[in-house]
Amino acid sequence: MRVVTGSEMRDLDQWTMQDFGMPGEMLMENAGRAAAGRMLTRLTLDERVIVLCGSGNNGGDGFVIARCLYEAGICPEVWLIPEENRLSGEAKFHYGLLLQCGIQVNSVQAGGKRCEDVIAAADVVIDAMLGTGVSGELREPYASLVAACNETAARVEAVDIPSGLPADEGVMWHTAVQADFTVVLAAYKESSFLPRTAPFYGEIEVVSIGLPPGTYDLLKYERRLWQRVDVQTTLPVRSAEDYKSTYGKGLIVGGSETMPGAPLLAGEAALKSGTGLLTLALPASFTSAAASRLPEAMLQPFSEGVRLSADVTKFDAAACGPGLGRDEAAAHLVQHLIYKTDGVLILDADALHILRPSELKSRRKPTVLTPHAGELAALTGLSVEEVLQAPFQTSFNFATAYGVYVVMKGAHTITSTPDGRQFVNPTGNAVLARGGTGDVLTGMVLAFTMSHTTLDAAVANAVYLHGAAADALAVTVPPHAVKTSDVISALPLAFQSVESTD
Ligand SMILES: NC(=O)C1=CN([C@@H]2O[C@H](COP(=O)(O)OP(=O)(O)OC[C@H]3O[C@@H](n4cnc5c(N)ncnc54)[C@H](OP(=O)(O)O)[C@@H]3O)[C@@H](O)[C@H]2O)[C@@H](O)CC1
Ligand SMILES: [K+]
Repeated sequence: MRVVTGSEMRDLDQWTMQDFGMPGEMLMENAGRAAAGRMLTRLTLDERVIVLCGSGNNGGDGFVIARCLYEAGICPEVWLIPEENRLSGEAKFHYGLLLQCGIQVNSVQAGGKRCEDVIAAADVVIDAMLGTGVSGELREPYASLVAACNETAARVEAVDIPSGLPADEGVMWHTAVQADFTVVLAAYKESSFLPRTAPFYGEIEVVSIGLPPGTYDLLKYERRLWQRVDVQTTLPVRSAEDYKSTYGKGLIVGGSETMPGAPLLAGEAALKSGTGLLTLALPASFTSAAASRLPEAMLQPFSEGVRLSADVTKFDAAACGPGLGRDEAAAHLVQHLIYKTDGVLILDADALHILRPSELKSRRKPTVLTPHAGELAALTGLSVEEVLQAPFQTSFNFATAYGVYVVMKGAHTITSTPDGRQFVNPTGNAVLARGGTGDVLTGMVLAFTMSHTTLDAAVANAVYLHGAAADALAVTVPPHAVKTSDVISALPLAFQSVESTD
């Protein structure tokens, strides 16, 4: 399932109409009919339904929806917000069809009965006021109608985007309809996944509007949701013929006086995600504790001043950062790994604060960075607010400029590849908002980079299953009664959740 910007969606619609030859009226019929189909699954014949239609194509979808509901035996009250003469193109065409069905259309501009009062008394409000074409602060009467939608007790169902919300990240906006459901047309919009805008969508349902096969290939960059089916088709199957070295030799470097547990969490997660041979490099004072907690791992104590005595070229993949600290010795260690490791290098936590981004360009083997918004802000020199305003663009820019994978952790983690593709993760919940869960992810990424055929799948699957473990936990335990190592314990459930056939 794709994630697009407003202008990419307009391009897709244009190609479909101009190059493929599908008339715009047909595309709008497809869109409105598909949306109505979803809405009808929730509607009952006795509900009072109001459809609010704006001047653009989102309003045009509203006319189609009203006609489809009428066809299904529901008589909605339709309200046109602009003057009738403002309608044009496909929207005007479908307005005409609606009138021909004998459905009366009320006018907000005409005065008399107030649309706000009807919204207040409705059971269901269908919001087809504004879609991807919105720009700037809402003008009247839209602003008042949006406020009325947010005050009514009715179920609010938005078409494509809750009115007032931009499709794209990084756009200033002021107010929007708070929907209970949004039927998104064809593809997710970026704002479906941003922390501030996503809640306005309510529950999202994406419907197909009949774009021809291959249309999305015309877009310059691939940005999409990484779904269960993607995990199912790329997760390696273990065979009885495998050896302990089949899944690679991994190294985790981390730990300091104040954070001894972080590399252990990463190590345990790596082992529980299939790593056959794991070495932990950590402060000498923790080795006996590590040996009793993780007897499966080999241990490499740091020598004086956090020096790594292991030959790092022997490892297929290395992860560095959990609990490492940010002193000069730690910075040298990160630098050493950047220049000397001969396999995939995963940099997390403290390593992200002390690395010099320019050095990443010297890497000949892949590098994976797993920052949260604060760490990406530190890497890019932006503020945390700026990163959260535009996580797609910020992580894309960093990944492509430095030729690395960037896993920007958040409610919807975004994985960006060095060549500019982006995968949005659908799993995970509040369970993951606690210390140490990032270390768990680092261990999983390490394990998966050694077992998967492609690095794209390795990274995206690690993110997906990390979230799926939290989702499995949340089914049985309240989020506040969980500790991070429970997420590791739930990994078998996460694997099972993608292996089952239902
Ligand atoms: N063929 C296609 O492309 C298909 C598109 N589809 C659908 O079309 C939607 C995009 O349609 P769109 O581009 O017409 O934009 P849309 O959001 O309906 O209206 C824009 C109008 O709103 C107004 N307006 C803007 N800002 C405002 C503000 N701040 N405050 C107040 N008013 C404001 C302004 O009107 P004006 O004031 O100039 O009269 C502007 O012209 C998309 O989301 C999907 O639902 C599907 O049917 C599939 C086929
Ligand atoms: K809308």
